[in-house]
This record gives sequence, structure tokens and C-alpha cells, in this order.
Amino acid sequence: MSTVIKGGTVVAADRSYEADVLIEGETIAAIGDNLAGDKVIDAEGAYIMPGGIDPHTHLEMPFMGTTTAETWESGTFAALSGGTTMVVDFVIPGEDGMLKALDAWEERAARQASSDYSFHVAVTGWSEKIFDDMAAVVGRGVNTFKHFMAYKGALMVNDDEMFASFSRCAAIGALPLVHAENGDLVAALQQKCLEMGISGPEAHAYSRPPEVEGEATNRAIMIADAAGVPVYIVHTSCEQAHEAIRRARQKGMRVYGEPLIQHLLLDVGEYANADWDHAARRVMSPPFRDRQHQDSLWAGLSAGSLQVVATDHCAFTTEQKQFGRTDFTKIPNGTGGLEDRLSLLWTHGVETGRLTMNEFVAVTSTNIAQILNVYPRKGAVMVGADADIVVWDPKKSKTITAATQKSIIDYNVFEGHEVRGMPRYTLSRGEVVWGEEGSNEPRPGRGRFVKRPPFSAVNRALSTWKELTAPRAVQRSAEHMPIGV
Ligand SMILES: NC(=O)NCCC(=O)O
Ligand SMILES: [Zn+2]
Ligand SMILES: [Zn+2]
Repeated sequence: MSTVIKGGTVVAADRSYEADVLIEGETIAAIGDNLAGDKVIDAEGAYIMPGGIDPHTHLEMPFMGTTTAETWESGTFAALSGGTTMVVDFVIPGEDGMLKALDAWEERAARQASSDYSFHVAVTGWSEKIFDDMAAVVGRGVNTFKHFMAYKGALMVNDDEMFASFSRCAAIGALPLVHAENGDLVAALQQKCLEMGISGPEAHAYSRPPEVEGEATNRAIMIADAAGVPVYIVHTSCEQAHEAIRRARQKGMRVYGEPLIQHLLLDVGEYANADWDHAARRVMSPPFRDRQHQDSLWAGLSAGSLQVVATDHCAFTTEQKQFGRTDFTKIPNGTGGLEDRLSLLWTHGVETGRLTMNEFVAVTSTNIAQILNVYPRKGAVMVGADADIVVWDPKKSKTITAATQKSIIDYNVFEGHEVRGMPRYTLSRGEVVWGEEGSNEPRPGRGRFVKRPPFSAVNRALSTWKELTAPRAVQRSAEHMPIGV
């Protein structure tokens, strides 16, 4: 059975051109003029783009004494409805270690996911077992490891542990990811706010100023440089962190920065809202910033110093947020955005001229696939690639509201935002899973795990360079040594 998408404009990361796209089974078989297939999908007036990849989600994740309420079933369905065809979710090891945690995540995802998925695994300490398990994790198709510099007393790792883990990543061809906030400082500033009697959600932003993020970002980059490994900074929210990334990249270091759609669009003023629930629903780390930081992030996306737009979809219900009713440090950290990332970025990026359509495709899909070493199987409209495609209608519009969203959370932090640009159809491996001819129901069990091999081109190049420039002892003959040595 073949399908042809007809009458649209293919928008890739490097160019746009008019063509039909022929799909045979699960893959793209041809791109060209006047193609024919058993089934026709109308793309007149629309753009044919690679499906979005969200590289940062937390579905059903145990965190801060509770578990994120978005399930694999609801989260991946919400993703498809917004044009995202693959999510990469964070596995957080418990007492049983990485491999058991990976088993648990795989089981939940395999049973429920409608979209394809992959994983990152967190390194939350250091031991011989973690050293060994990291190689086993890579053997199972996961090439990225997450490090939290914040969440003191829970997930946080120190500099020694990060250096050990980053060095291990270099050896096994993996990419370290970092949540960059100085966890000691955050803990001290949280305590200070509580002592001052500021216990509401507004204290969340006071306790995590941009400097705390900028310092940690710079430190993570320096540790990665010493270890000889590329590094990916998750949820880059401010100029200070962006500056550290920009500076490192100008020096030739292999550093990636990931702004979130929330940090691009939502303002720190949200935490001052008189309604406690409104403010608490927006508590995430790092917190929202002001306009100056948002402008810096937008500039980074067009300048190329930031490469990816994600969501860090980590969604808790209002009831869960209320665990922190009397103490902001107990409000579960996290917000959502998985469903609306593409429409919001299109509206505020492409429609305003901040981004070209090609840059939009790059930061929502292609760059991510390249960085995560799964390109061009994912992230490309190309012959031989998986037919994960969004037929994007730039004229379709909606007002975002929790009342109609696919996410099962009882609110949406973008409530009331108008967006223009939405999927007409979303195809996952050749099948319409959302749109006028789709069933528009979750398809639990349809999604597949996407293996990502180690040793990307960047890993290899950096290892080669590090080996060439490694410290070497100078061989000196006895006559050039001080007497007595
Ligand atoms: N970002 C956030 O507040 N929650 C999710 C966990 C993390 O990524 O830090
Ligand atoms: Zn984080
Ligand atoms: Zn996260």
C-alpha cells in the first residue's frame, strides 16, 4: 500500500521546494513531480515537513514525592495532534539502577505510546556499577545521559561525579546532557526566602536567578571540555547561560543549547499572579524570565548559537501543585507544552519573521535528530527516511484552551493564546495518525522505540582532536636535568 502527499511545498532545514512525496509502507520512497500512489493526501496550500521531535519530556516520572500526571498514552497522543511524531523521555534510575529503570520506562512506553519514542538515562551519582551500566545502556540504543546540577539531596551530582561520568561518555561515544543550575546556591536562596517569610510561588523565581544558571552552564561546559566530550545544556532560559554557550562555541567547543517554548514566550510576572494556583502551575526550573532573556533566546535560535526548541513536558495537576501550598520548595517543578510547541513556535517565530520556515524545521526536528544521532532516519523528508511527516496548514488557527486539549492535565500554561499554523495531517511511519482522515484516537502500542547509536561524527571528531592535543610528558636526557634527579 502506497500513499502520495500531493500539491504541497516540502520544507526542509536547508531549502523549500514544491514536490509530491511518495510513501511505501513506513518509509519515503520518492520525492518529485506527478507521483502516484494508492491513496492521496491533499497538501494544497500546505507545507510538508518532518514531524516534530521533542527531545525533552517527563511522562509518568516519579519526581518530588509524586509522579507526573501526563501518561505515555495521553502525552504521545497530544504530541501527534500537534505535529510531534517522536518524544525523547528521561529515565530516572531508582535504587535498582539504570537498567531496571530503563526496563520500567520501556514497558510503560511500549504498552501506551502512539508516537515513536527514545530515552535519555540520568546519572544521579557515581559508582563502579554506574560505570558498567552506562555501557550496557548504550548497548540498548540510548546514547545520552542526563546530569542534574540542581535538586540538592535528590538528583544532584557534584563536579567530581560529572567529570567521571562525562569521561565515561567520551569513552563510550555518548552525549552528556546537563540541567545547569548551581544546586547549592539554589538551596541556600530557597532557605533565605523561607526565612524572610516568602513562601509562595514567587519565591521560586527569586531563589533561581539567571546568574545561578549562567555559572552552572559555564562550569558544565568547562568540565565537558576537560573530559573531551560534547555537551548539551537542557532548558537554557537566560542570557547568562546563552552567553556561556555562545562563548564556548566561538572557541570551537561542541556545545548545544536547548531553549523551551515556555521560556521563549512566558514571563516571570506569572509568579506574581494573585491566584496561587495560577502561579504554582507555572513553577518549573529554571523559572520563566523577563523580556530581555526571551529576546536573547530568540536571537540565539536565528544566529545558530542555540539549536533546539523543546518543552521539558513535565506536567502535574493543580492538586499535585498544591503539595506546596505552604512552602514553595515543595511545589512539584514542571510545566507542559508538548501539544502546542510547533503551533506556538510557528506563530511567534515564523509569522513574526524571527525564524525562517527552514529554521523552524531545523530547531523542531532536524537539528535534534542530528544531535541525537538518529538523522536522517528521523528529522528529514528524504528518500529512505521514516515517513514521520506533518502536513502543515499555515492558515489553520485555534485558541489554546485546556477545555479541548488532548493532554489530561486540568490546565494549560498557554491558556488563551491564539495560534496560527497547525497540522492538517500528522503521519507516523507512513500512517495518518492525526487529521481529517485519521482515527484521531490514541493508538496505544503503535509507537516504537527508536535506537540511537553511539559515536556520532561530533563525538569522533572531538575524541580525535583531544587525543592529538592530549598532555604529553617531555622526554629529557640526564644532561638537561637538575643534578641529583
Ligand atoms: N524542569 C522542571 O521544572 N521539571 C522537570 C525536571 C527537570 O527537567 O528539571
Ligand atoms: Zn531540568
Ligand atoms: Zn526536564
